[in-house]
Amino acid sequence: MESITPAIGSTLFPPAKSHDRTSQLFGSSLTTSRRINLNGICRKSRISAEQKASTAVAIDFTDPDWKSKYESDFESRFNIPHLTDVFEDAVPFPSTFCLKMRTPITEDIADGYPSDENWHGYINNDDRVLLKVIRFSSPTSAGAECIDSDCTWVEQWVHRAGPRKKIYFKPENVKAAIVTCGGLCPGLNDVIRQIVITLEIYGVKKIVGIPFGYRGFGDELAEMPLSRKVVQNVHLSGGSLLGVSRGGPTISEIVDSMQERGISMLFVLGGNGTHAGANAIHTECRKRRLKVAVVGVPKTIDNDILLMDKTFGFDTAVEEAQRAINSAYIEAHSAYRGIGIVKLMGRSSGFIAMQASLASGQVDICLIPEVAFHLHGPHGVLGHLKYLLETKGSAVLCIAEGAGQNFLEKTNAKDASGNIVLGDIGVHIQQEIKKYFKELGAPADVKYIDPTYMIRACRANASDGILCTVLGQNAVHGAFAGYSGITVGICNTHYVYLPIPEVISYPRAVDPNSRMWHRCLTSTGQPDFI
Ligand SMILES: Nc1ncnc2c1ncn2[C@@H]1O[C@H](COP(=O)(O)OP(=O)(O)O)[C@@H](O)[C@H]1O
Ligand SMILES: O=P(O)(O)OC[C@H]1O[C@](O)(COP(=O)(O)O)[C@@H](O)[C@@H]1O
Ligand SMILES: [Mg+2]
Repeated sequence: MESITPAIGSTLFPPAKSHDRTSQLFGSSLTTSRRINLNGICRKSRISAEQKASTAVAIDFTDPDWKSKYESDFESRFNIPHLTDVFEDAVPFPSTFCLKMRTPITEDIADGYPSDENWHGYINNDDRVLLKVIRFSSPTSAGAECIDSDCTWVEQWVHRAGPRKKIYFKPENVKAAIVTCGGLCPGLNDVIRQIVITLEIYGVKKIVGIPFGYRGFGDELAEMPLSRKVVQNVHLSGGSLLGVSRGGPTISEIVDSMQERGISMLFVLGGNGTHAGANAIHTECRKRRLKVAVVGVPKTIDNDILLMDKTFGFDTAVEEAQRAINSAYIEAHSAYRGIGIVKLMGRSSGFIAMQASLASGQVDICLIPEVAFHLHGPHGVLGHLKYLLETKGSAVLCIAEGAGQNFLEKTNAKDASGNIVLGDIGVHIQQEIKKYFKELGAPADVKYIDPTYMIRACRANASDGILCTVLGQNAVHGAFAGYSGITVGICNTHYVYLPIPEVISYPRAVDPNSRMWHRCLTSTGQPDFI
């Protein structure tokens, strides 16, 4: 079995990934994912060699200053781009978002905006949030994220989100646009609503929605005028008021269209792909010296964005998923030798399947893309199902859509955004289970539930509603503060701004050595299927 041993005195440190334990060469998770790959039955490792190589820089641990160098390198990596990087003499002025005075400003604002000097409810630009709060004593501690072999405590700070005292855009000159891209996710309407409401409180009058994702720029579809009145009740239903899509025009065409439309703030709601696009739009705007703020709000039901406690819509998805699991359980439990199967979304990350299995307490087998498994053989899933039917009388299996892709024929088909189109593992596993028991000559009543699109179309639950509210507001505060090429998130329960490249360098995945995955295994009671 291959092991990964860093050279004595130095190791590779990938700047864009040091925050995730998969990237650390100390600790066991990378070894585990490598081991899984070597067995040839895992679809992909959580961090590819190319990804590591492209960003890796050496840390010389014999250098007594390595820790302070690491910390200052981290500070510069997490620096958030600002308009003054390009427009050096841009002059800020007092914010129109007054935390104390709630009355809209109607008088002439030429002499400055009202502000209360005695009460500072604003966020200082130098405020920081500590990204990592656990001090691991050993690289073998569960979930350890160690930089050196001694697990030295190294501070990693990121920028605090929220309204600033000084802003860089005159609200009366702003034209703000909102676009929602990729697949649906509960909470999109909540975020749209908060962005509009907050923009209006700053004093922005021109707010539009771009229809159907980035495509709306290319096809020159009519903008949708937005106001508090328009968005007042949109959060009461799922989906996106603006529509979503995959694929679309080139970055250059998008920025051409933004110029034609006179857009000075762009709020982009989407996942990894959308954020890659948002960052490219930001870069292109800078190249053209456009005074534009591009701010992302991470949207992914799969919860696969790095660094964040969670992304909006995920809690709702888990809640809905456990309803499907409960139905599968009731079906299975009420049948003679019943087996219930539930397939949940999760292209490359099994967070929904893991959390829904944990939440329901009714799952016997949870299968996710990050953990390899055999179907057949002495340690296979099918043998365990047989054991469950013999001992419990019924069984429930929950599988993430990206799991077990190695069992399916590859088509190499891609969607309009370039995402690989996955085979249907739910249907496959259902057929394999039926075949297995038929060949055994033992009865099994198999029921398969695929609730994926039902889950995605739900409206946000209360906790997601709050998350969307804060993220939407912070996106607007970030844009007015002059930041661009950033995204908003929640880290250790605090709200932060992050540079886009740091959160999309690869999809976040369930760590098979994490406490949470072990808790899931404890709860299901499933063995290793290897
Ligand atoms: N690397 C990229 N650069 C620029 N745009 C991208 C990139 N990847 C995807 N996009 C665009 O972002 C949008 C959403 O991407 P997609 O992968 O479908 O969803 P998500 O943002 O949820 O990951 C699509 O319009 C797609 O064309
Ligand atoms: O049918 P669609 O629109 O391609 O969506 C399916 C995909 O949506 C997701 O739930 C989320 O994907 P995005 O984050 O790219 O929107 C994936 O897990 C799943 O593969
Ligand atoms: Mg994507």
